[in-house]
Amino acid sequence: MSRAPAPGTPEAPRPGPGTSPEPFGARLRRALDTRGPLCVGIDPHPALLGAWGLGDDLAGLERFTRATVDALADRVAVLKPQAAFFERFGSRGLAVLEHAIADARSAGALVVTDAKRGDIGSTMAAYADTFLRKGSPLFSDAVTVSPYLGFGSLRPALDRARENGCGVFVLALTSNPEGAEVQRATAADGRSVAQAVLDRVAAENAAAAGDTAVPGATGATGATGHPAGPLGSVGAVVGATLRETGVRLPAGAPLLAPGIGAQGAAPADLPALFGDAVRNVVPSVSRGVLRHGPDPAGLRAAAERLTDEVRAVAAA
Ligand SMILES: O=C(O)c1cc(=O)[nH]c(=O)n1[C@@H]1O[C@H](COP(=O)(O)O)[C@@H](O)[C@H]1O
Repeated sequence: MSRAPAPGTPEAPRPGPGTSPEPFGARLRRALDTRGPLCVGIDPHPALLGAWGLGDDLAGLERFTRATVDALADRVAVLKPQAAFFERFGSRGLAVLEHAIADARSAGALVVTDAKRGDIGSTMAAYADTFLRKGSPLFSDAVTVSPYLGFGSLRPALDRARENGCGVFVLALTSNPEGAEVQRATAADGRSVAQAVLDRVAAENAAAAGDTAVPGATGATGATGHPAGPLGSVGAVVGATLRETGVRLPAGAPLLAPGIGAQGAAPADLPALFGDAVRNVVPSVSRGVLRHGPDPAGLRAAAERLTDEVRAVAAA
């Protein structure tokens, strides 16, 4: 089911032989600018399959995923398939995920595979190979990773991503209430654990930029209406459900913000939570869009409505 890039696709300049691939952060900024600031999660929950009139089986998974990709991949900036819902069906579920990633990418969406992987470094290298190695069946534009085995254990994924023009979204402050007991804990140096993670994210982007300045440090000027600045390729996950971040956000890092819709957050919450960094936020919604299916027009209208809402609040 692979297709030619659709009109309006944020085309990347093709790297010539011997040149580095365009970094994920640059590709993400272009996608957000051209398609609008929204990530739609592909989460084929059993309840959603039922609501769509599909069985909680491989055929249902396949039809749900194909319909979502067909409806949205030529228009939303980012699609984020949640790996667990595919893994439930074993190897055949993974094959559905493989096709979804390839089809969504060829229709011009950036794909962040939500795998939340994290392990000792040597195993992390295998995860990096799975999601961030060109030619791998699950090759994605970016992947979500967990730093809670130590940020340094993510090194193979960070290096592989940089080498291939991919991104990594590191869990920092998750949208679920249980996250606080770990993420708000105080590290040995007095910072919160989440702050320590966010500072490492900033350092990664600064190192990739080749100097000590953080990319986009002066760019995210939501309050004054100037264009948003460049984005780094190492992002952080900061839940949109939080009342306040209570941290220094890494300037110029993309901030994946799940929790819009079913978890209770709304686009209107974003400016207060993120301040000027709102221009670097990639708000993410899964059930809040998917519940409008299976009608493709319903899915598109829901995504468009949310995109417009985010644009409006980010420009205010
Ligand atoms: O990394 C994520 O995407 C993620 C991080 C987080 O802090 N909270 C969170 O909900 N997510 C994911 O985002 C999606 C949220 O789905 P909805 O609540 O249906 O919009 C799920 O796939 C979650 O696994």
